[in-house]
Amino acid sequence: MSDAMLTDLQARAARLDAEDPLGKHRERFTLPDGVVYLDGNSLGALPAGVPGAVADVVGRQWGELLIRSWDESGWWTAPERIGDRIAPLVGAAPGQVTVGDSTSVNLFKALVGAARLAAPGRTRMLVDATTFPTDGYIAASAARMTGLELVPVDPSEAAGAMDEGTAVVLLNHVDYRTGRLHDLPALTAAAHAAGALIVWDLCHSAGALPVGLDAHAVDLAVGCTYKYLNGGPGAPAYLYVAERHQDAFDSPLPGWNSHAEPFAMTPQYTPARGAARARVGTPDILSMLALESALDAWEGVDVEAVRAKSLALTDFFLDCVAAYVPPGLVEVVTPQAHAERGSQVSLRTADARAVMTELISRGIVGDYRAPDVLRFGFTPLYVGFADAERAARTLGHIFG
Ligand SMILES: Cc1ncc(COP(=O)(O)O)c(C=O)c1O
Ligand SMILES: Nc1c(O)cccc1C(=O)C[C@H](N)C(=O)O
Repeated sequence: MSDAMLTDLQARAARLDAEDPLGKHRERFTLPDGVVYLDGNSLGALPAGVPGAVADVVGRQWGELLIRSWDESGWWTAPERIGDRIAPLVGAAPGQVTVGDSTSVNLFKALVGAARLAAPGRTRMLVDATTFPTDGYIAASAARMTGLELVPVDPSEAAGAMDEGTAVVLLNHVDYRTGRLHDLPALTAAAHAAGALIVWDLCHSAGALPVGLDAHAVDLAVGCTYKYLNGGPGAPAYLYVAERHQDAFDSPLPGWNSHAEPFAMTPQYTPARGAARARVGTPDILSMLALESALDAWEGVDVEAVRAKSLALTDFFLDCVAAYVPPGLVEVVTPQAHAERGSQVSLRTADARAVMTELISRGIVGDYRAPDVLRFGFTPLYVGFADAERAARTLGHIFG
């Protein structure tokens, strides 16, 4: 790389950071000095208010109020209350998102629930063949339990595979390995045209780009909260059941928390109305209230602005990689087209594991996915353009 190129990219980074309306939100997070954190697509950073909020939940709510906190501290209503805070981030009106359990468990509820909502006589469940593994494993079990045939399809061929035999379709909004964004409006419309229901996994899109669940008439969706929503390790996931399906939604895990009158303790199961029907058992309050505090980082933030910065960041990172990394050493796996790009950049390279280990030792934290992909996640609330430039420059130095 020439000195002129270096100066030009660093000057561009400085200008873009100075003009960035989201730059000030980095103060809402606690990040170690000297580290460029590009792994928020796996585990989001720590929001500054979370340690104090958790200390209060443990010390006062649990330690002093004890059992009274189920009412007085709002523990009992947390799954729907926090669901309503996630709802605007995924384009859902209130009353449709329930927080709790893991993504895997919510996938199970969503897929079996969708199969039970499907029109009679339909025999197939389509699943993204390139999916993050848990979705495929859970779909296989859900299909077996509901008597459906599981059909893995590449998302690029999914629309063509949907027909009058399709009961349920499960797709990822953004591919975890490549960062490819799939066309949620078009694929949802295609599923509906075929008379099928569609379930979307939003793990890699919620908090990174607009989703529009209600606007696009999605049936069901799941997502985790420990990536772009910064809820912390093992933070509870969420399940969206569109309002029009709620009365008929028949959960395969009808625990007592989803009962219409949990404290009546009756032997007969009567499901709750609305979002609470997606609950199972006692909510994981410590994690859930850490998540609630983490969501304060979104105060006054417009997801469209997050998307604009995310695209600018990934564009700029790609420019820096092209300038700093000698030709032929990395292949860009993430699509160039904005309409097909999530909020990460994946680079294929030989010896990716060793390259990522070296990057991390130099303060650039991304991750590696087998067999040969370097992943760099761009989280616009706390990553800036100088970070992107430094990451690409360090990568260039490693390739020497
Ligand atoms: C697309 C996708 N689905 C599901 C999961 C994880 O599911 P769980 O929260 O149950 O571990 C991940 C990441 O871990 C993911 O990337
Ligand atoms: N959930 C994770 C975990 O508990 C440990 C390590 C990584 C994760 C992840 O979230 C991985 C992530 N879904 C991925 O995109 O690869």
